[in-house]
Amino acid sequence: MIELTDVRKVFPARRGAAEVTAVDGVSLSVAAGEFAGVVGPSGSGKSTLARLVNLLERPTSGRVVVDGQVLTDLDDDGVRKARRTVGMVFQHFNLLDSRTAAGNVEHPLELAGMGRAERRARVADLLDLVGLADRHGSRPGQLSGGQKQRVAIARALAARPKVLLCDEATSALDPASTAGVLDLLRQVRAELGLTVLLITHEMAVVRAVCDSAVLLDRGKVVDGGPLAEVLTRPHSPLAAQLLPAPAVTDTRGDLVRITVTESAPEGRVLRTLAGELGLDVEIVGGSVETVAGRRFGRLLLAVTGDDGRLDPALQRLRDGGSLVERALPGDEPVPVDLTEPEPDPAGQAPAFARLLDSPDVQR
Ligand SMILES: Nc1ncnc2c1ncn2[C@@H]1O[C@H](COP(=O)(O)OP(=O)(O)OP(=O)(O)O)[C@@H](O)[C@H]1O
Repeated sequence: MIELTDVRKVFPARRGAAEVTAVDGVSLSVAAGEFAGVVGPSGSGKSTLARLVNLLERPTSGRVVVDGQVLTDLDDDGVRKARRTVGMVFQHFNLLDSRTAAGNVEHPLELAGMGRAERRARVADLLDLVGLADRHGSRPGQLSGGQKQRVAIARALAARPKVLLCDEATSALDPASTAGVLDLLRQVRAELGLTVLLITHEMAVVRAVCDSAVLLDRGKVVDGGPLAEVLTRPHSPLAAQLLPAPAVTDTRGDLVRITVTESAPEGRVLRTLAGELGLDVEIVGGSVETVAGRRFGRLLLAVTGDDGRLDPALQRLRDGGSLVERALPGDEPVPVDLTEPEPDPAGQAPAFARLLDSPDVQR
């Protein structure tokens, strides 16, 4: 559904600032119906990448295909029409304060020239879909953050897009509203068969809803793939973000790092090492999380009493499908800081402020 091939975006030098390569040769493929995450530290190019998907930014080079249409081959008018395939949801909702919830959802339908009766029926359906049928007459100022984001999602769905781009859609919300909005995104994905590209700095969000993710660093994809695959990939920087491995601070015995999955649970690993082989096993650290609806964990074990049995035992576990490695200090990627920078003095996150600058978003 979304195919980026070797996409680059270079912002030219401006007002004494040097040229910036915001996106540097990104290739990315998101299948129809997939929920894909884009994560990376501040300034790594996430928002620019989102804007390249619907050509709010034209790439300096490379190809962007959405729903079979080569957007990079279209002229501006063609891009404007094709953009209806892609709905967008922002961190700060971007609602018109002067309009009611219904008026905000109706706005893109008015711009598209839809007749009044049809518009009203569509707005009612959309507000019902996002659980706000009873708030159609409320203005944004009378709604909670979570409700505002629901209105923004209804508005993004108005033109029946096939792709939904969510740029930090839950970053301004409290945990309960975040959970509600994520449930809604899951629901609309299932009901409408949408493809969702979700830009976020919150790994909990990726764990909760994404099927796959990419990790960006300085404009390049440094890791990515289906989450289940990423988590069982040795020394994966993205896995380190999703489920940080316990740090090796203990030098007792032989240290072993295991990745626990539903098909290779920790009970079986511990039974093999301790029960069947009689090794002395201690859990030094670890965590278990639900990722993409499945249970994954990373444990660090200290094994003592090895008299040549450990390596064959580890091999046996590997043969059984477990990711098992001997652990050494500093041999795992350290999670990078993904937290957002403080809002600028105007009270808006920098990426959003730039999005608001765009005449396409204003319309
Ligand atoms: N319109 C622009 N003109 C010049 N430079 C830009 C523009 N938009 C983005 N950049 C630069 O491109 C780089 C990537 O920015 P981008 O906003 O895409 O990163 P990000 O990962 O979304 O960051 P954040 O998480 O802080 O929002 C940054 O160095 C940024 O300053």
